[in-house]
Amino acid sequence: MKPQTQASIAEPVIQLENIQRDFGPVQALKSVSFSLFAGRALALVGESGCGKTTCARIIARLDRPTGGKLFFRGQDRTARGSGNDERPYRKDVQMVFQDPFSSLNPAFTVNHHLSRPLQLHGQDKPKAGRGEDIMRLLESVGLDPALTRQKFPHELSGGQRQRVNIARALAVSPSILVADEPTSMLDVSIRKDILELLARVKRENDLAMLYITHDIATAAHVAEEIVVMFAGQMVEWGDTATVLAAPKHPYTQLLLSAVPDGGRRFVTGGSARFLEQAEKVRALSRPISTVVEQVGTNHFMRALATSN
Ligand SMILES: Nc1ncnc2c1ncn2[C@@H]1O[C@H](COP(=O)(O)OP(=O)(O)OP(=O)(O)O)[C@@H](O)[C@H]1O
Repeated sequence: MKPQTQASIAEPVIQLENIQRDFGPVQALKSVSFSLFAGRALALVGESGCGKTTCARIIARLDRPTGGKLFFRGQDRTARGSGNDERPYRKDVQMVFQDPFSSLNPAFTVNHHLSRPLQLHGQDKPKAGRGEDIMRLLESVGLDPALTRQKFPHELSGGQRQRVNIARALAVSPSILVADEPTSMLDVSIRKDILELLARVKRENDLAMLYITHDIATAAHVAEEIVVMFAGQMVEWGDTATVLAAPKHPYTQLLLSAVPDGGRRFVTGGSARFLEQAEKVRALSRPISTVVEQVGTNHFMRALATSN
């Protein structure tokens, strides 16, 4: 089996090796292996309950795997370390969540939300210096500092709030950004802007990014690589453009078939025929095969159990 998603000479920032996570009888993750590289994003795609958030929580060390290994810059970080060990890691991995409303404290201004992480992670400067950092952060996420800085979350739109969340994540100069469904609660009209912003901050800050989504059509906007998950296992992965142009696994084909064409590409749809087809594909995909087929230069799929 070839577990890596990318044949690269660069050292991964994060490497997951055969990660398993059981919650009692529920196998949330079954032998998940992929790497995140500086300046690149990997999209983790799949329907609700396939294990995307569990992966994110393991990478952020909010949860620990029941099997497999997690490496950070080549060091085995599977076991929990002491508080002192954990603090730099926590700074290095920042998260942007789905809900831009609940992620910000309604009682505090944008300025407060950005000055706190600068202070807590030891990057605080004399007050004037911190102010400059806040202005620079706001500009870097496309917000006008003069108009935004003293505002409270309720005075901002959903998109502006998500921009503040991204600025807050960047405030501590992380090396890894995990964006968990960052646009799913936003108006369709601004989703693309936020995805383009994520792609830009990834490039400008050389971030290793994990982009989690149930909407496969959005992967190409942010991520060079894609992993399609089904029921806790990777079913197809590789170069995003290649996988989206020529999906091999029936489950990936199903996800793509649910994406309407043309200008509505950010909406997934469903019909009775689609749901019937979906059930067939799910039944076909469910048995776990350990056989991985290489179907292109950087394109892999898990064999269907029937073809073992
Ligand atoms: N703390 C927990 N206790 C028990 N089961 C859990 C727990 N966390 C996750 N699970 C189960 O693990 C599986 C994967 O959940 P996970 O949240 O990772 O999926 P997901 O793909 O992120 O879904 P969603 O898009 O709905 O968040 C699900 O079956 C879920 O019910």
